Amino acid sequence: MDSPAEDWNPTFWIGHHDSKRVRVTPEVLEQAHACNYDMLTSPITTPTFHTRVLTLLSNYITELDRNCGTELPVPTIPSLSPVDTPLAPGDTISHLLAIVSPWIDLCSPDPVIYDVSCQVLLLEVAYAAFCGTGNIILPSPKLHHGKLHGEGVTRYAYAIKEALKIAQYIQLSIMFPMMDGPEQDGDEVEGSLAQEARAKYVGLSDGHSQKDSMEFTRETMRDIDQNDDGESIRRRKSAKFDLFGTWDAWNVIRTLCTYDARLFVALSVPSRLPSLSIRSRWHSEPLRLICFSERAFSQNATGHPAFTHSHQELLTQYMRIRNAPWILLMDVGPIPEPDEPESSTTIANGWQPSGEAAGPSSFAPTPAEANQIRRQDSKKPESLSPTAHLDYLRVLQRRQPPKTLLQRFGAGYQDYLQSPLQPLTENLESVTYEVFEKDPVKYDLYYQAIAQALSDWREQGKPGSGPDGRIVVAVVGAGRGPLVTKALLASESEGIPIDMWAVEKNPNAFVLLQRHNQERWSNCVNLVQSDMRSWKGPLREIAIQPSGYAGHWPPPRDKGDNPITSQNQFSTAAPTASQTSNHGPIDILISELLGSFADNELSPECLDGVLPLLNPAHGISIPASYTAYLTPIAAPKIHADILARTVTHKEAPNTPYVVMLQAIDYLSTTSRPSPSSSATDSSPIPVSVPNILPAWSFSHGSMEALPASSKNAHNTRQARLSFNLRDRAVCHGLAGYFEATLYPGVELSTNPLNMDEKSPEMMSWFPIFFPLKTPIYTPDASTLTVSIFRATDNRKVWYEWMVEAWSNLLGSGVGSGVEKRKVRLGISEIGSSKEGGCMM
Ligand SMILES: C[S@@+](CC[C@H](N)C(=O)[O-])C[C@H]1O[C@@H](n2cnc3c(N)ncnc32)[C@H](O)[C@@H]1O
Repeated sequence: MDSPAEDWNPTFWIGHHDSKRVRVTPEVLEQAHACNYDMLTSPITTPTFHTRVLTLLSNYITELDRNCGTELPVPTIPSLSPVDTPLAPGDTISHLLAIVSPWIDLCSPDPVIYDVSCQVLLLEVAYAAFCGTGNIILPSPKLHHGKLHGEGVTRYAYAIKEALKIAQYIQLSIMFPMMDGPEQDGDEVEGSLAQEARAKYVGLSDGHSQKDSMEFTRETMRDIDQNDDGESIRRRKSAKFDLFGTWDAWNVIRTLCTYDARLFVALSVPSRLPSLSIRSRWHSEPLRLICFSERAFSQNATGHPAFTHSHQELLTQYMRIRNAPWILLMDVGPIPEPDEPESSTTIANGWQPSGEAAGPSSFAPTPAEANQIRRQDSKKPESLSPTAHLDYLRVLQRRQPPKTLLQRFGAGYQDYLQSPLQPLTENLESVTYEVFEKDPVKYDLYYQAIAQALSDWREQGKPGSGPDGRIVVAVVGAGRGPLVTKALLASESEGIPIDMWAVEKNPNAFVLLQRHNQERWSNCVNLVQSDMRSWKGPLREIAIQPSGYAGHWPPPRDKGDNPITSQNQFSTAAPTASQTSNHGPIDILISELLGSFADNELSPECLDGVLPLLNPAHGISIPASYTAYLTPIAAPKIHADILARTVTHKEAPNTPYVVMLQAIDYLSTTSRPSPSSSATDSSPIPVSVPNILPAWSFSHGSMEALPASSKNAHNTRQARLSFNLRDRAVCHGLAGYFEATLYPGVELSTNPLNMDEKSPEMMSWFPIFFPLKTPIYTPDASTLTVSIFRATDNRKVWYEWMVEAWSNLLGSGVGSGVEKRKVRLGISEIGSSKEGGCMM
């Protein structure tokens, strides 16, 4: 937290992928390192192996034809021989990312193609693991087969599950384009097994094969490209795009692989970035690699490869993830030879202007863009460094914007699950208080609230309840005393004398309170070591102690204007025999017993025990009130972590965790004008913000003591909240925040919607996360209903929560017209923290 912003120097691990590469020799690897690449990809098998598999398959199909379609046992691919693979164990292996053959089709509806593809996968993964490779990259699942869409994803998942079993220590990263389009399936891969799929399996008429269907798609696309103007190409192409299609496929695969911690995404970034909603969805997923082909770059004014602002923002956002992904440069030109003069190769020709060259995944440029590209082409430098793309990324690495205070403070805590504190039943350690005290924002806000309360008290001419009409101020749960210091400062700055009390039940913290009283507070604070709920209130007798001043602020001073100190200024909860039970009221009661969900550290229950001591006519509680807020989120990494913990801790999914949420996606969002748009702006830029709704509130003021028979029922709460979702998603749980009014006009907030206005850079609280044992899937345009309860049995307090998913259907109503109908799609199990609830 103390390190200056400039100290942050991110490391980008950058790899080089060449789809034509056959093998990586030690010399090539050395040269790659010399160019500043960190790693290279290597195929696991050779073209010889590919040819062998194709021959085996074609012989098998011929045999099938000869047998008039009678099924024969699927051919077995023999084990690898030296000519089949360029990989071998050795020194270089740790610098390589092994690539599974892109020509297999693990989604194929044709059982023969699927079987052969699985065999290739398992052979390759087993051999790469044997050689000692740590990371394997798999081709993306093919989502389009003739008329079929997305049906092979479960087959793909099954194959991955098998692969994970045979390679226990290997991490698998699956290539995914950010969004789905029929042309993004790698159909272009030469010798793809997908082309051999038989017509009857891909929903085509006999006599057609998958190869024909691919040709048809390509031809159609070309026709559209040639006949239309740019805009309509874009519209017609984008109609085929499914923004969340590839994410959906990933979700199926990782769900069937039970969120295996060794399964990752290698995300390939297109030239035109999709909307923020899909970018933030991928941000929440376990990204091992982000992949940029040459198409992802545009050209700067001098014709060198560069990123658009959006690409730069995306990179910055993704590189701040706790375990930042590696970067893979794909087909941006070969690794230059050691003696190759830099100017001899022009490889970085930026954004390819059109048609096939622009590649299936990019939108075709509009005419205006095409003109711009032509202009840019004329600006291309004569020659580009063969490592121009890499050099550019290294420049971006050096120019990463500094981390915010919060990002620096939270470094290492992102998505790290902590059990909430139980300061009531457990005594906190000094380091924990020290962390609290590092947040100046919270204490400044408390200072403002206390100063305002004192000044209003005086202005309203209200009498103080202390000796000489002083205002009695008590900090309950004083810890090591930072709020006491703030109260004394406020009294001094407002020039309003106070009678100062501090109550703390932690005997260890109480030692420090006594020391501070002697060393910092001129022994002017009445210290009480007690549970606030059994405290009887400020003892009047203190005012007539021999020292004559204890508990008064500012303290009396000697002739030299030095504060007079005495040895013994703390009282105990129970009056001594010489004292009569003469307890006076408290005028201003200050507490900070708030948890990440406001009331989860039992602030309401503790204050119930002490608020009856508040001046019944004018008493003030700081805080005056607080409200808990909720929103549903996707948090796959956190879910995976909780699943892993469940093995040894069965209550793990029933625990609300304190966590600095980072790799998450807000599922319900709305638009509001950007804070950067001015008030006079006629069309302010809308930004997307999460829907975060209030669950319940607590308000505190003077109150009667509760009857002994009270079962704490007045502190139960419940809420039922509805959230509309635009995009399909998986809900892994609920993110919880809070807002508190310390005193009218002084608020603190952890709610992302307003924390920057109310309490900017406050770090005292991370959000809370209520997990769902089984995540719940919701299609596009659905609704999530959250039910949550604050429950109690007079011994402890706990929460119970559940989520229901609804689809919003349009159906014809009974009378006339169309009416909206909600159909329940699913319901989560009830989460309950009763077992580990907060003891009162
Ligand atoms: C969140 S800490 C705040 C400490 C301090 N006010 C600060 O801001 O650094 C809450 C403190 O309240 C104390 N506390 C909690 N419940 C209490 C109770 N019932 N009676 C007295 N102290 C209590 C805890 O021991 C802890 O020191």
